[in-house]
Amino acid sequence: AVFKPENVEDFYEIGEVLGSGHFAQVRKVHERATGTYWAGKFLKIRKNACSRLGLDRSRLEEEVDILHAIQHPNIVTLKDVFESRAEVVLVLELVTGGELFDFIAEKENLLESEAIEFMEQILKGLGFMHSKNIVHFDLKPENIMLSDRVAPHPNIKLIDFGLAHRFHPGEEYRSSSGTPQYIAPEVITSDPLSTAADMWSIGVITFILLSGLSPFQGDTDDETLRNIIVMNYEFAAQYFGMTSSMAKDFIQKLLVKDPSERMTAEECLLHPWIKPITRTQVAKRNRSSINMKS
Ligand SMILES: Cc1ccnnc1
Repeated sequence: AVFKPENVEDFYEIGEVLGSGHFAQVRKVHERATGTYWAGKFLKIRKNACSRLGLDRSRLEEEVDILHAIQHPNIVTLKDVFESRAEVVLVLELVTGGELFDFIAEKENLLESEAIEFMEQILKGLGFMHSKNIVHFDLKPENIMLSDRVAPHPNIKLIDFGLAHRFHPGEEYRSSSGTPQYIAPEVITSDPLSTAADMWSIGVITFILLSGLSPFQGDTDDETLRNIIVMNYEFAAQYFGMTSSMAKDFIQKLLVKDPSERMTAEECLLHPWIKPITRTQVAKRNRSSINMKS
């Protein structure tokens, strides 16, 4: 394939570990020619098809093709790909603000205004991906990063397209991978998948942003999967008592069993919880609330 055969170290100085997963380790890398910092994702690839160690090469080619196809302010950009012996290195945009997962963990949960700001950016990135028939299939707070965690309005970047898939018209695609807490019912029942599977995950992520709770999580993965299939979740009063009805409506229109009934990313951006209301509407709403008080 068209990965660069040169040695990545001829072009980048390898730095500290930023994160590591099953077959990948992400390290900060320093571009020698420009002094710019990037994130190097070092992936072990399989020597041969039947080996269990490392990633399947064709999956990796799909991840690279997908990343090349989606350049968007809310999606991590891919700069370079190197290949040596049994290792492929993706040189990615460096995102230093950490995972949304840790940001929520520290804050317990977010104000609705903060959650809306994050969700709007996530939906813009997702809407762009979906418009190109690309589905992420592993959306979760760990795969949503902040550009700068201390900025008042941090930028969101979607990362890790290792499970992503580009749909070709009329194609049926089934997959059983993903993270139990976030996967849609149709993934569990092995029904044909679509961009709607990502929208279910958005419903779960929104629920977590606003409450700190994971709606379907059980004591075991099996219990979690059972909860998803039977739609066993609730807006417990002690966590959602102060949450707006618009926010709950937003979640309820995503945690819908029938994928075709779920809101799309575009519809989410028009939902009243997300869509910014005009100044005159704010004034009108304030006037009416003042009248109610007086
Ligand atoms: C972990 C990570 C991934 C991509 N870019 N920056 C950091």
